[in-house]
Amino acid sequence: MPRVVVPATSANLGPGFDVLGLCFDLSNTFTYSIESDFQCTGFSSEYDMDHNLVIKSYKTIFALLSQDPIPIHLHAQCEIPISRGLGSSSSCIIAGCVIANEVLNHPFTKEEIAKFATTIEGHPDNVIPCLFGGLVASKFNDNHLFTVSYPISTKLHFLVLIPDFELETATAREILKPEISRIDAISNIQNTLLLLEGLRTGNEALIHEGINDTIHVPYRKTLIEDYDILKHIVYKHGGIGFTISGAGPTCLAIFTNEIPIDDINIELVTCAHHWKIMEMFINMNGTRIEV
Ligand SMILES: Nc1ncnc2c1ncn2[C@@H]1O[C@H](COP(=O)(O)OP(=O)(O)OP(=O)(O)O)[C@@H](O)[C@H]1O
Ligand SMILES: N[C@@H](CCO)C(=O)O
Repeated sequence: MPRVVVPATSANLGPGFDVLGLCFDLSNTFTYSIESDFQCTGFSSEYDMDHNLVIKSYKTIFALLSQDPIPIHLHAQCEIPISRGLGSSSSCIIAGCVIANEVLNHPFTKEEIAKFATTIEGHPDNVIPCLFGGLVASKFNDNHLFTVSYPISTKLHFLVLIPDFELETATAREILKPEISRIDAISNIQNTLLLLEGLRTGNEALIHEGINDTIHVPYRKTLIEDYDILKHIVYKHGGIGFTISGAGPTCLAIFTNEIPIDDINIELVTCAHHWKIMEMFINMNGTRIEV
């Protein structure tokens, strides 16, 4: 049966709020077949047919063509934790759009799919690296999508720290201030440029300074009780950068040395929540279609 393999992503990378995103080698796999009715399996019960983001996105593509959706049986095998800041919603949106395009025999280009997915998600920073892979900056304005891929030094290692609680992106956006000061805007522009050069070269000082954000992390960290202690543990064990992954609550850490997973794990017992840590490898290819 045909399937799409849709990767996890970490958005923002600190200062690149709603702009930067990085694609990881952890995926949801959606198998589908054309049938006479719609059926979903492999999803938890709360995401039944009426509340399923893959099916909703699938139907959106048909609606764009003013066509009735062709029923499919959809089966999910999910590795991406839900509402944790690793792009689970984007993986569903991309899956629905890509499967619809396959079933319809490719009426849309990949770039058009990227635009539709961005419209459904509301911002491009997860869906674009999810579709194309790698480290990407993107802007969607007036139906124009601009994407720039950036290189990443092979010296770098990425660690995600995933807690035992969820945080919906909508909630994590509600607490942000509607306006930002000039000084914070300047700081984020500076840091984004430093960070991208640091990620390209593996320069530790540039990453350490450049990953700092002033427009979302200071507010969102109040929703992540262990944020400061996790940051302390990561830096104590050689981390060169630490921030929230996406809207959180997962945190992202960057290392230039091999990640001392066991040493970090031992220290995590001091946290209020249970944290699972995983080294993540960069996925440069994005979403894969296997027909
Ligand atoms: N495996 C899944 N099965 C069904 N629905 C899912 C699945 N993964 C994500 N979703 C949908 O996406 C929503 C979670 O999206 P949300 O934006 O809160 O988190 P996220 O995408 O994981 O985080 P972030 O955007 O910060 O990376 C769920 O409420 C559900 O609607
Ligand atoms: N840029 C988004 C990513 C999560 O969807 C945010 O931080 O809210």
